[in-house]
Amino acid sequence: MKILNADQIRALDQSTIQNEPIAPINLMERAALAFVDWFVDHFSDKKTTKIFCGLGNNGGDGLAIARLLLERDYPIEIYVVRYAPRESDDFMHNHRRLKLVTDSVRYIESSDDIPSIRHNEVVIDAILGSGLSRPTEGIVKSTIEAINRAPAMVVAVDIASGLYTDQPNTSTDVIIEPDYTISFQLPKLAFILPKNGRYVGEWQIVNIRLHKRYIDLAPTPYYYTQARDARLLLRKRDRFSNKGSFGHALLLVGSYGKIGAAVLSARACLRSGVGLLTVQVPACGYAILQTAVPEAMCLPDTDEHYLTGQSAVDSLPPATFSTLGIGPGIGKNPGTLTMLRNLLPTLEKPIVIDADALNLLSEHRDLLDKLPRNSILTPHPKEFERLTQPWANDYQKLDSLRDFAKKYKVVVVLKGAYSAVATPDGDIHFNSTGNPGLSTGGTGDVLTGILTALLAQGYDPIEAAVLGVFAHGLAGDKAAEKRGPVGMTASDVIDALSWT
Ligand SMILES: NC(=O)C1=CN([C@@H]2O[C@H](COP(=O)(O)OP(=O)(O)OC[C@H]3O[C@@H](n4cnc5c(N)ncnc54)[C@H](O)[C@@H]3O)[C@@H](O)[C@H]2O)[C@@H](O)CC1
Ligand SMILES: Nc1ncnc2c1ncn2[C@@H]1O[C@H](COP(=O)(O)OP(=O)(O)O)[C@@H](O)[C@H]1O
Ligand SMILES: [K+]
Repeated sequence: MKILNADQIRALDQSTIQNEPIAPINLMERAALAFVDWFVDHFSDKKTTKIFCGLGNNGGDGLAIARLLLERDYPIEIYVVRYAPRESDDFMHNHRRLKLVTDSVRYIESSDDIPSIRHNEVVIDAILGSGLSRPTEGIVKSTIEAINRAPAMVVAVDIASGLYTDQPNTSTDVIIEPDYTISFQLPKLAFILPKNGRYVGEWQIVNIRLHKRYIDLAPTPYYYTQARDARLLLRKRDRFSNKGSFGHALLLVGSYGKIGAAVLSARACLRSGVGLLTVQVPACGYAILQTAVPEAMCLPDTDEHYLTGQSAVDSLPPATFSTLGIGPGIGKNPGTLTMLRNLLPTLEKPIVIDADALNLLSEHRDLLDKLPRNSILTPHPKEFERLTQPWANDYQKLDSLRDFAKKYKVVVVLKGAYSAVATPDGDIHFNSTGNPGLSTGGTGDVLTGILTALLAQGYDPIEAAVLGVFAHGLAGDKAAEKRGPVGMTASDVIDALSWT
């Protein structure tokens, strides 16, 4: 699914109006109905609902929502925040329609007009939407502050008032802090960025049948991966296949005290369809790996505690393998650095690089130029910061992510909520699956195993990253269903992996 910017969303609105064709007021009615369907489902107990409307089309949505909820017998109180002398045409149209069914529209012109809001009420925020062009101030700001102070549930229409759709807010901006955001047709970039969490709450998209052809043709670097996108990437296994058909992966993983990372990545790799797996671990990990992961072959390193590449890479040249994954649990021993330094120039095919292998790259930046093209790097934000530099806000972080992927011609998976897969062409695919239960040691090692398995099977690196990150998050969601986000572990994520 595409993510479009505020200008494109406006153009999409117009394109729908012209091409469907549909009168603007009817499109607004459709949006309001879609919101009300969701609202009635979630707030069936008909608590007192205070709707705060601005004077633009977001406010127009609010007035239409108020009328539709009145028709459904909700106890509604309607407030219009009068911050400017002019209203939009569709606001006025809906204002007239609302006046036919109620005469209790109240106006907020000064702080004295702001009502008190009780804990057992619901607030609908329709003050400002995607038309936001400057920070909130005056009576808009005071109303937002009052809503944020109130103990009631808050639902934002389309986007929280005061939050920009696709550009950074400053730390002093006053923005609605909703429990829910119900947005129209497409997700907004703002919903996906960590710093905006409290200005979004739980968000959901409702379909209002905007012009499909416009969406299909609209250029954008931003995508949001959902189940149907992932399903299109998943390959079927041929009836006449054999284990040779699915590649032979090598994992270079583990060090003394971190053989668990080796086990987790190996088990995840095997659960992700690889034909054959060899795992190279320091000698101290040999018995552990052979016992914990009997399906994998094991090459013990000559070093007892760290990977040096001494036995394995010599005895089996990297070219033997379809791909390799390196990093989980390896540490930053000088011998391991030498292994990485010797290994990279010999590689021709994309590999997966994670954890301390990434930290070695940031400390020895000449190695970055030696990365095989289209390799997949999987930093969490701290690791990515070490590879680049600190960012002032989430938008700058995205620019930095895109620049890095383009410069080194690699695929970068920036991990976290809505993990971002940046491609060498400059696109960014945000992932929709996953939950805070994944914020626990070892889940990143699982991802490395998954991605290595997909590359070994011949998936294109971008597709491998998008699909692998989706499957990892989905397994996390299934593990959370079973154990709860608190109780789940990385092993539960492996057990929950499914590729159907
Ligand atoms: N684009 C779409 O697909 C659809 C949009 N609709 C609604 O229309 C909204 C966008 O409407 P508008 O473009 O009228 O914009 P808004 O309703 O967000 O804003 C109204 C006006 O307020 C002014 N304004 C901007 N920042 C301000 C600030 N900080 N303080 C005070 N005034 C400020 C602007 O001049 C703007 O025109 C969407 O968020 C959505 O709710 C729906 O009705 C139908 C479908
Ligand atoms: N709040 C969250 N929501 C969704 N996914 C998350 C969240 N927190 C962490 N994750 C996922 O969990 C994994 C954590 O990886 P990482 O930080 O490398 O952990 P480790 O190195 O301990 O294995 C990543 O895939 C990340 O996207
Ligand atoms: K709003």
